[in-house]
Amino acid sequence: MVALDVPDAGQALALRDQLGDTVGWFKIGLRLFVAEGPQLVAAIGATHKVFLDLKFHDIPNTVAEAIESAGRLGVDMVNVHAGGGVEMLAAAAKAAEAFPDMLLIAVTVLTSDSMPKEQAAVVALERAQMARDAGLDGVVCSVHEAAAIKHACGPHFITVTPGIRWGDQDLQDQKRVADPAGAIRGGSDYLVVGRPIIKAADPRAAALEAQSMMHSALCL
Ligand SMILES: O=C(O)c1cc(=O)[nH]c(=O)n1[C@@H]1O[C@H](COP(=O)(O)O)[C@@H](O)[C@H]1O
Repeated sequence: MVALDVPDAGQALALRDQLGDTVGWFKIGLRLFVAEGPQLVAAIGATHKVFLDLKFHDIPNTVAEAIESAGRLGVDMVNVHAGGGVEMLAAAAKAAEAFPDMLLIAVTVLTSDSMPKEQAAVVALERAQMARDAGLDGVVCSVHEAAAIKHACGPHFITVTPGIRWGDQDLQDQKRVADPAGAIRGGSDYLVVGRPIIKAADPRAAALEAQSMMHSALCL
């Protein structure tokens, strides 16, 4: 999944066209959605799967209604923040039942959080179990927590992992990171990559490089 963290539709669509079939999914997050809204979701959704990453975190009723709106947009995946608690997660899951093709995912501990790794592992696992019990399809977590979450929550419980960096790339604000091969070996179902691709001199070449590292891990 490539995070389209760009300011406007022009840049988003140019990246979409340049990356083409090197990626299956695009993630539309706060910056782009606030700027361009549902029209851009429809444009990206015409060619690729869309993960709407707005990390809803509010009272249960408000989040349930936002999930309904996301479902009506026709996105393929949407997320909430597990920090909103079990009642919020359950309300979100109930609202998502009306949209069986849309995956509902909970953010556990942000990959930028400065919490020690051992503590992040415990909190992320607890939140993943809470999300599974509430009826969600999976979680966003770092690669470091993915295997334990799969083990505890079952092989069909989805792990989406941002914080992907390789070679000598700058970590920027990310703390718990791994490279694409490590993510595959760690049990990640979907890798989220933003700046290493969208800010690369040649985004298509960077996407292909990430892909080849994923494939080499799959072949081992
Ligand atoms: O929910 C997310 O997508 C997310 C959760 C998380 O814990 N960490 C995280 O980085 N993300 C998102 O994943 C993307 C990572 O971007 P890069 O750090 O540029 O690769 C950004 O769009 C973040 O908003």
